[in-house]
Amino acid sequence: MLIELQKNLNHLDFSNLYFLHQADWLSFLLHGQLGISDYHNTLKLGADPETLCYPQWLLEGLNQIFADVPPNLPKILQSGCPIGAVTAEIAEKFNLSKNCLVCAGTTDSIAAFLASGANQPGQAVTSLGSTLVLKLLSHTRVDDARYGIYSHRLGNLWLTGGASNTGGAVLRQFFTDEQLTELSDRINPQQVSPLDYYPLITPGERFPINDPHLLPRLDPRPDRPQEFLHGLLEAMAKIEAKGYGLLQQFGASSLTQVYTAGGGAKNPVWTKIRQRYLQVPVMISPHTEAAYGSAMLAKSDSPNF
Ligand SMILES: Nc1ncnc2c1ncn2[C@@H]1O[C@H](COP(=O)(O)OP(=O)(O)O)[C@@H](O)[C@H]1O
Ligand SMILES: O=C(CO)[C@H](O)[C@H](O)COP(=O)(O)O
Repeated sequence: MLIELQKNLNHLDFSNLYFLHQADWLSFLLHGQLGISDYHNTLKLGADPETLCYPQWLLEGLNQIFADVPPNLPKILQSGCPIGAVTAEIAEKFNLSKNCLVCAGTTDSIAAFLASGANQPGQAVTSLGSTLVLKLLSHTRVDDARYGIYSHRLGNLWLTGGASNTGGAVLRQFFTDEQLTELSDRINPQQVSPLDYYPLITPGERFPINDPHLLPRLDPRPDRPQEFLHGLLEAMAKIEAKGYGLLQQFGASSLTQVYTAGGGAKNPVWTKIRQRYLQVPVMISPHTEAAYGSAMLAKSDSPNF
């Protein structure tokens, strides 16, 4: 991304500019201070969540790419940490108290984790939205790029996990939400589907297989749509179970319970299929809106773990 920026906008004076995540920009519009981020958004920029610094290899690489005048990287705060009050303009526009504090943010799937109320190592949240994101709270940090496994810091604990390209977006390619509900009711979740799919929209997977060329596997397609859907739901359940299996194999705390957030959470048949593979209680999250988790984070100042 930074290399593309340099190639396409090389007439700019980058030393006056900040590289920001979308959330950092939106937050800036509220509090008016440029160049502030959090340890969740900056993880994939290469930041170290333990030292809250950018690694030397990244800084040196940027100096090389930008001929010693790279854009400024945002300051890294602990998620939930207060940044400052909203600007007078924002307070007036949205009828907010002028003391309303803006806090450092997080990512959507971590917000979904926090919304569930899970706070014990071993508890997990699967976000079944357009993609499939796993978050397992753990005493230990786990990182393994071979499988697309990484860990976000959460207070004194770690949120281990990964994000697969499979998920609801594949289902939406074939079915409307109404069809998903209606056809799911015709599936026996205790019966194993004989179909061996790997549901993707386009080639490429991140986790639990890290292979940018992995091909979708969606054949053979049975005549009866409920059998096709059964194969898709079961394949995604296997991908989820493989993901949690790998996290534990590489040292994450043992899985005890899985909450589900996102559009797929409302499918009880899928929940039963997933439970068959996961072998731990699987239930809908008490709050499936990620925004609820962001609000909890801001209310508590920092993750209480
Ligand atoms: N009954 C259902 N069973 C399984 N998946 C569903 C069902 N209803 C909606 N979905 C899926 O949920 C996804 C939307 O969930 P959402 O959490 O809004 O996604 P996003 O990641 O885009 O925010 C869609 O891709 C859709 O296929
Ligand atoms: O699939 C996604 C976006 O396409 C996920 O939301 C994302 O990869 C998960 O990221 P994070 O662990 O940083 O919350």
